Amino acid sequence: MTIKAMTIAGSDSGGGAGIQADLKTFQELGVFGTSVITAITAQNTLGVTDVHPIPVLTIEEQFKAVITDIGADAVKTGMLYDKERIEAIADLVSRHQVTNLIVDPVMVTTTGSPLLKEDAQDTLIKKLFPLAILVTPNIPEAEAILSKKREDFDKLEDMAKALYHACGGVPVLLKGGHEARAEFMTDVLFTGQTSVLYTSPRIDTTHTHGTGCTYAAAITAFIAQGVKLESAIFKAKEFLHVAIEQAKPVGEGAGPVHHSAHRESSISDVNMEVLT
Ligand SMILES: Nc1ncnc2c1ncn2[C@@H]1O[C@H](COP(=O)(O)OP(=O)(O)O)[C@@H](O)[C@H]1O
Ligand SMILES: Cc1ncc(COP(=O)(O)O)c(N)n1
Repeated sequence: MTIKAMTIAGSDSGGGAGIQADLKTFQELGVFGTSVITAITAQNTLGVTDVHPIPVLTIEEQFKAVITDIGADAVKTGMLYDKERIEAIADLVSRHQVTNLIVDPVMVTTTGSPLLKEDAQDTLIKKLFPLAILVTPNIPEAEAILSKKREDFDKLEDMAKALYHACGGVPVLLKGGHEARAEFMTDVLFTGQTSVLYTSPRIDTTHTHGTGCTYAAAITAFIAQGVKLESAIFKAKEFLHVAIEQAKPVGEGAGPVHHSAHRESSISDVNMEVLT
């Protein structure tokens, strides 16, 4: 049986993030990847120079074409651009009973370009989050969702718990890649019952373009294969860690992670700790 995963996201012409990162990740992890493109960005390792949103009707037709013929064992969302597109996608996902939805609430690129209109955040939280099995914000996205700062919380675990409630009681994976000066990078999963910490050593690099997309796509691929959420995140972080470690020089700015790095490297530096 062929396992299939779908990404609903924006295109990154530079090939490091968005649809391109998702499809590379699906392929690397042995899952057949399909895509619904929400917007086309003119982008490279230095930044975004143009964004062209795809008409809602074309988004709907892409989704229907895939789901009615090929199907999807899991679906992830990335850049959704605005309110209108989020509403259309939420409607499609619920009408077609997508059960394994992972939402990466992409708001701004690493280089600082906005990928989501400011007035769309509320729709994302109210309409799309409730349909997900996991939401994966980084710290700036978590701050925007909570209208609070990282400093308002003692521990990252406390911020993840607050996020769980702000996201309507959906499991959240709060990614700690933006923690200043940390020697180890910790992400926290809060499921409503348990907190799980995923820790890996910080790699000294600026080539982290596409980390969030690659991480969520890898989680989606493992979920599509039937791996449980806690382990899917662990395996995805292992995949991502070597991809960051072995990023190749591409472009003049923040280079992309190396999606096929796991083929040569099986060394795992990732640690998982379940808190009760
Ligand atoms: N320099 C780094 N070294 C090791 N892991 C990193 C590094 N930068 C990011 N990561 C990992 O990449 C993942 C995504 O991180 P983060 O930067 O928080 O999200 P986003 O890519 O969405 O901004 C996290 O698991 C984080 O630990
Ligand atoms: C089309 C698209 N989607 C998502 C991202 C976020 O990726 P990153 O935060 O790694 O720049 C991006 N840069 N472009």
